[in-house]
Amino acid sequence: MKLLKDILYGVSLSAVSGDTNVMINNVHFDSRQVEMDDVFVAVRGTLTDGHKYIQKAVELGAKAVVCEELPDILVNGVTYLKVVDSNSALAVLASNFYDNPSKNLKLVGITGTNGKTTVSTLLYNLFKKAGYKVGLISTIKIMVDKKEYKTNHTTPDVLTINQRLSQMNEDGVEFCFMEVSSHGIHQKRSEGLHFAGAIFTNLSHDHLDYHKNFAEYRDIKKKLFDALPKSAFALTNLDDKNGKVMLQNTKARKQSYALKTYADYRAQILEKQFNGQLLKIDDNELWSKLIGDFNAYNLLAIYATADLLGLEKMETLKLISELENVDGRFQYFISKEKITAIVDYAHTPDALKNVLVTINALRTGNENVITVVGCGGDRDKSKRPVMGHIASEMSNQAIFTSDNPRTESPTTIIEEMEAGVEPQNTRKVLSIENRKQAIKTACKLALANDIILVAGKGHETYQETDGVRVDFDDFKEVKAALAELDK
Ligand SMILES: CC(=O)N[C@H]1[C@@H](OP(=O)(O)OP(=O)(O)OC[C@H]2O[C@@H](n3ccc(=O)[nH]c3=O)[C@H](O)[C@@H]2O)O[C@H](CO)[C@@H](O)[C@@H]1O[C@H](C)C(=O)N[C@@H](C)C(=O)N[C@H](CCC(=O)O)C(=O)O
Ligand SMILES: Nc1ncnc2c1ncn2[C@@H]1O[C@H](COP(=O)(O)OP(=O)(O)OP(=O)(O)O)[C@@H](O)[C@H]1O
Ligand SMILES: N[C@H](CCC[C@H](N)C(=O)O)C(=O)O
Ligand SMILES: [Mg+2]
Repeated sequence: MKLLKDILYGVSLSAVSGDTNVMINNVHFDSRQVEMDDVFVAVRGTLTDGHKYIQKAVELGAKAVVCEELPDILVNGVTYLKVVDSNSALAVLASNFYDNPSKNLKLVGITGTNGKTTVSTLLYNLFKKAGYKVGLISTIKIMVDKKEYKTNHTTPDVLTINQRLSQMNEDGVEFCFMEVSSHGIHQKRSEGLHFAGAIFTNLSHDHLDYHKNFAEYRDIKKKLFDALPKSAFALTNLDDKNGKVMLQNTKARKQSYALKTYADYRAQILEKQFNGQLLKIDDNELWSKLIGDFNAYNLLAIYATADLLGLEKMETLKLISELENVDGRFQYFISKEKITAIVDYAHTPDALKNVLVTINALRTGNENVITVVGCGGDRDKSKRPVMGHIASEMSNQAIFTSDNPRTESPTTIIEEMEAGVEPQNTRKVLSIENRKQAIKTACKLALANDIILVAGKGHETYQETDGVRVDFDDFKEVKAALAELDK
């Protein structure tokens, strides 16, 4: 139980009706979860408006209601608090309710279109190897030191974040690495958190269905940096044309990394092979199993972060060289027939291009590249023709298929991908709606030394159609299909 007055500390209230000297049990933004003596925060969403459920929440026992508009009928014994922005108020309430757990550890936020999961997971693994208790909040999972929790979002809601951070406090976690998505920043899921640092990876085409345009998408990412305290570091990628923008208005210590331009942390790629690459960082050589120029950026970002958080440089380099690929990110195996199958979470045009550039650069002869790819439903439609174009242009054979169609027609999504294929590439494209069949077909078409890329779903273990998730795992599917052919 907490005193309402205490958890309201820092919330700017425009009107109060009722007593704030009352004990409350919990905080919720979903009326369906409200129980006796809870606080209900009414948030305006994209599908509905939490204000519609205030009465329902009170019926279920809410002792206090936080809202942007007071309801017509105020119930006796319930405290009503009017605020300008419910999401911001929720963020402050959540931090206060859990005793501001982000202040008791070093929380680092990672933002950017691609690379957030890779960088945050590598940092988690690196700091664990260095002997620390570490936390991770990522697309794949949440880790409270060694305890694993499932997640549905890249950046969870602000109550879940604070709840997990508070658990981290209890377990003595010293560092937490957290992905901060643009949706998360926009919906203020990361507000009120005390960051020790923030990292910007890159910015390219994604989520232009949700954000009005690219400039708005960029400015939302920048808000993470704008809100950093003076004590934090703000680490940006200067090779990305939006890298500098992130640092424009931050109070934090400005730090940068780059491969092509002058920066505080610099690296050079000395050698590229299929099973790894050799980098030069700070006059020291680093061998990593993670390949691709994009991973050179990821590795440099984690090296810089480790330094900024006080790890010893040589020790960091040694530990980085032991890091494995993150699940579903360039995860590969070679079949008995010498066919290489790669599963990668590339679900944006830039990621798909990067992965195909990496694969094509590693070809030694006339082996074929066969790409199986789809685009998610209920997500940015403008990505579809661009990804269709890239897959058909940069592969010898492209097979368009379903990703997570969600509520959309898989046929329509594939047609939108096909619209991006240049006439000279149409002969290279097959469209097979069923993802299992598409993967099987790729395996049947592959000859010895060929490379199959299955892109878009990476670590995901489901496929979502019409709100129903069925088990589906790209890595298992491609492995089974190739094993079948090996018999
Ligand atoms: C577009 C989007 O981000 N939507 C998120 C948003 O939902 P919403 O705004 O549509 O909520 P809503 O359904 O309209 O409801 C409004 C309010 O009424 C409340 N309500 C609703 C019904 C009821 O009976 N009672 C009640 O109180 C809801 O709890 C909510 O507070 O707030 C919900 C609660 O936090 C989220 O679950 C939901 O995520 C949806 C499921 C989603 O798919 N989000 C994706 C796009 C997302 O956030 N992705 C990013 C990654 C993107 C990246 O790759 O960078 C992520 O961080 O995961
Ligand atoms: N630094 C990078 N620059 C460009 N592409 C990258 C980078 N790192 C990874 N990728 C590509 O993007 C894909 C997704 O990577 P990752 O999961 O790390 O990104 P993310 O930012 O977490 O994505 P999401 O927004 O879905 O959470 C990878 O599978 C790889 O193809
Ligand atoms: N975080 C991304 C993941 C996309 C993954 C892709 N497989 C899809 O389902 O579209 C999003 O929610 O847009
Ligand atoms: Mg991610």
